[in-house]
Amino acid sequence: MIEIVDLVKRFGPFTAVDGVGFHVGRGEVLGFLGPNGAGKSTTMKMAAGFLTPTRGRVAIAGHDVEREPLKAKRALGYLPEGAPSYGDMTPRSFLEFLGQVRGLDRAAIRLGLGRVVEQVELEGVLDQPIDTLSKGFKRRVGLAGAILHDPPCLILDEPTDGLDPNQKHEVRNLIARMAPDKAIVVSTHILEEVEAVCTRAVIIDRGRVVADGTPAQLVARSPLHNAIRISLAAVILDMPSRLADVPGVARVVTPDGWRTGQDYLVLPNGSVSIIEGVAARLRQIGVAVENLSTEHGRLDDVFRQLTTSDAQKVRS
Ligand SMILES: Nc1ncnc2c1ncn2[C@@H]1O[C@H](COP(=O)(O)OP(=O)(O)OP(=O)(O)O)[C@@H](O)[C@H]1O
Repeated sequence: MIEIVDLVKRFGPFTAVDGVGFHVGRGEVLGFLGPNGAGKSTTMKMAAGFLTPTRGRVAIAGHDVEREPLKAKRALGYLPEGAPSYGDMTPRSFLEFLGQVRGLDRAAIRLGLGRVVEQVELEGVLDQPIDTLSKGFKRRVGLAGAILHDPPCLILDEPTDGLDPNQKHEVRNLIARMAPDKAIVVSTHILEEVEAVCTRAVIIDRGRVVADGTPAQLVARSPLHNAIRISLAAVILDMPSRLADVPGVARVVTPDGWRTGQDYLVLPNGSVSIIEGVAARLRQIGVAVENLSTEHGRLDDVFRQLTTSDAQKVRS
């Protein structure tokens, strides 16, 4: 439904997006992740037809964004970063205006308005100037605008940015409710968002795709994936050497803040499962174990491993 092929955007000598590509099918919610300045918004703007790419192409529901812009935009709901709207309008007048500029007739606007007001729960504020609404409601107005024409494809640029935890939760629930019959791209730098609503994640860094997979596949790339945490009942200082030859064990360490000689982290070679071998060795040694558990790793670790901070970013 959303097809992005080899997108490049240069601003003068600076390459903001450098060959980004991915496809999103119906029922998929793709988390588009990257640190600040990675090129997420620039990619989203090109995907939505608001910015012309230097190279590459985008198709929305089979329509090329440059060659068939109206057909492509009819199939797309786009929530730009910050959900801009007209502050002196009310949600009702703003949504009616959006319906008119999109060429919907009166009946379709009335129908669409009724549907989205219910979907994003705007009833209570429908006739209050947008400027006087909370951030959460402003974002809901933006979302309502994006889905007013019930498009099969959605591109949402940081839909929960700046919202409080309850508001974030509500927006994520709304995305999850719409997900089964739409193709959705959610750009974000909030990792919990990905695990909460996305079926797939693409990570970009400095304009390039550095990972593409399900949240579980990405978490499996964490250096801590399948590591074993051991807490011993008493101090045994030579555990690293006693565990070193267990098949699949790469290193045995005691991270900062853990109890020396009692708490160990056993790191596997290439994420292989080592729990059985480690447990067997502990039984063989005959030590009393307080706790033995497998670490799954976190998306956070993978993100930090694959992306660079703002300070390191100098591109040409
Ligand atoms: N019109 C422009 N002219 C020059 N540089 C630009 C322009 N638009 C964006 N950039 C640069 O391109 C890079 C990518 O910007 P973009 O807004 O796409 O990043 P982002 O991943 O969305 O970041 P954030 O999470 O902060 O919104 C940034 O370094 C930005 O300064």
